[in-house]
Amino acid sequence: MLKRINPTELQSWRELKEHAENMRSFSIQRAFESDKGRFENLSIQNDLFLFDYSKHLITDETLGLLEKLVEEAEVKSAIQSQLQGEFINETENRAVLHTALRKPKSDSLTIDGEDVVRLVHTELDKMYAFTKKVRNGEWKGYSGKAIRHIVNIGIGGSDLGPRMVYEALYPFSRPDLQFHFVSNVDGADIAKVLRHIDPERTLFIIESKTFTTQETMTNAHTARRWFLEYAPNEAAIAKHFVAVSTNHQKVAEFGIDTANVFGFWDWVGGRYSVWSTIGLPVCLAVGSENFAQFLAGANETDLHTAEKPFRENVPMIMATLGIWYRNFMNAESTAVLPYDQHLNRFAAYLQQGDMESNGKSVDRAGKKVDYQTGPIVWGEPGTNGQHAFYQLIHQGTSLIPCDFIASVKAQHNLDDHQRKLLANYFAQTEALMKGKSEETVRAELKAAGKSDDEIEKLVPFKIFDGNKPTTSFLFSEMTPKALGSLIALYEQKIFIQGVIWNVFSFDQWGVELGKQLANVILPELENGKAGDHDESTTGLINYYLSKR
Ligand SMILES: O=P(O)(O)OC[C@H]1O[C@](O)(CO)[C@@H](O)[C@@H]1O
Repeated sequence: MLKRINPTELQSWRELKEHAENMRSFSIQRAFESDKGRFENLSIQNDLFLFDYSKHLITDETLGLLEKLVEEAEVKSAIQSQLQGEFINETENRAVLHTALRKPKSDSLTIDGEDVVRLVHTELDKMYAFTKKVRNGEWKGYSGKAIRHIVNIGIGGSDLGPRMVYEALYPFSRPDLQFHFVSNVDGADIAKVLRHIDPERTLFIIESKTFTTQETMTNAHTARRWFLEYAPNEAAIAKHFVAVSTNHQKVAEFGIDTANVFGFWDWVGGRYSVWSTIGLPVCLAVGSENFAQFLAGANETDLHTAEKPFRENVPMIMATLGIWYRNFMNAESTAVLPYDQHLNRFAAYLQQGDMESNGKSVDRAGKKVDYQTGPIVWGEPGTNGQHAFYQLIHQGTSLIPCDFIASVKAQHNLDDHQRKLLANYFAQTEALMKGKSEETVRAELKAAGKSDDEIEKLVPFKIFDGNKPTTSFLFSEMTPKALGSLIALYEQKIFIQGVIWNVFSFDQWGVELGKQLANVILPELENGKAGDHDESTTGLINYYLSKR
């Protein structure tokens, strides 16, 4: 059980509040000028990446107070509770053990008399054996042809994880296998995919922890009906449909051979499940060895989080910086900006990871909180974002701490592109910190031959205040191992923040209400009569009924 510690009652919290007042006039640039060791002190390197947090609105005192907060909130013992499989998901009465999914075979962890690491590896081995068969063409469709199209059907954690990781590791994937992802209940999603696939060569993976999710089951049934228009008989389903689920009974009812079900466990939350057999599409794309490397990278991060002291601990620094801005500097959102096209789904993935976990307003004692919890997470890959929303980050009125992520080596040989990409990556954090002073603006306008009148008019618009905080991750190369490590760093950050905010990070009751009401409204749409709703909802339903 995690302790109930109200963070606002901690001494460090009070001190951070006071300290934040003193930091209003702090300049990151001046801090660099007066401390030549700032980068050295405020950056962490390992064999995979450089993590630079020197461009933040922090001093040594800030870090000392954040470390005190980690101690007072008893974060270290919470990390142990998580890793040891205590039932820390109290509102669902479960352990939270996605970290066990990435432990090596030689480890063990006994929960309720069962070694979960052994269970995990039994399932992984089954997935690896299946992967081998599909990739070497031994697994054949009903007409004897090898699989060439793989369609993943799932939503939330059963889509965002595998889709993001598949995209991120695309350079490591097999060019002769085409992957498609269907998640939305909007028929446009699956209709588009069905236009591009060949039933004789297609494998559908139905991913759903519960195997009851409306969107996934609707898409799965549509896929099944479509497939049976071509297949000779229902027996062919066994060669073209597999499932990843904890609910074997529902899978069997759907008609999938239970021999083709890859399992996982209720102690794996949907948004933390890509490390389990939910990663099957990734494994099929990049192969078992790369998938094992992906797991190994995450396991390294788990060990790092549990063992490293605060100042060397990347997730602790990430988590407490997030709290510093959210609770003491009034930042409402945080941007994740990968300078890596393959990470184009990373922000979307983290939105679920972070916002479904820490988007809570009731603490672990069941009381409404009177402080801010999880921020809004958003982002797009650079440089696209630069030509869209960076204007607001540079000159808008909101403070938006940003994470910049890039790799030195690209997975292509277009070196000129990579140099330009990285020049932008380096330039943005520098520009956000330094800004542009009035003096510089005037000098530039003068040099451009502007008249005094024009200069006076333009100056206020061209000033950049700067002093905008950024974190830079610079990986040597975005390998499967590096990616595993990166995702796990964010997972651990989210966990630590949830511990400090005193919320339960592993339930998601907030997504239930909309689902319930949709289930009430669906029969009304089928029967052509609006039920008992507010005037607005009734008006909208009636408009639909009159126009359909
Ligand atoms: O894997 P399932 O059971 O279909 O659930 C999908 C998603 O739905 C949610 O429960 C709510 O959106 C997520 O947490 C989960 O990832």
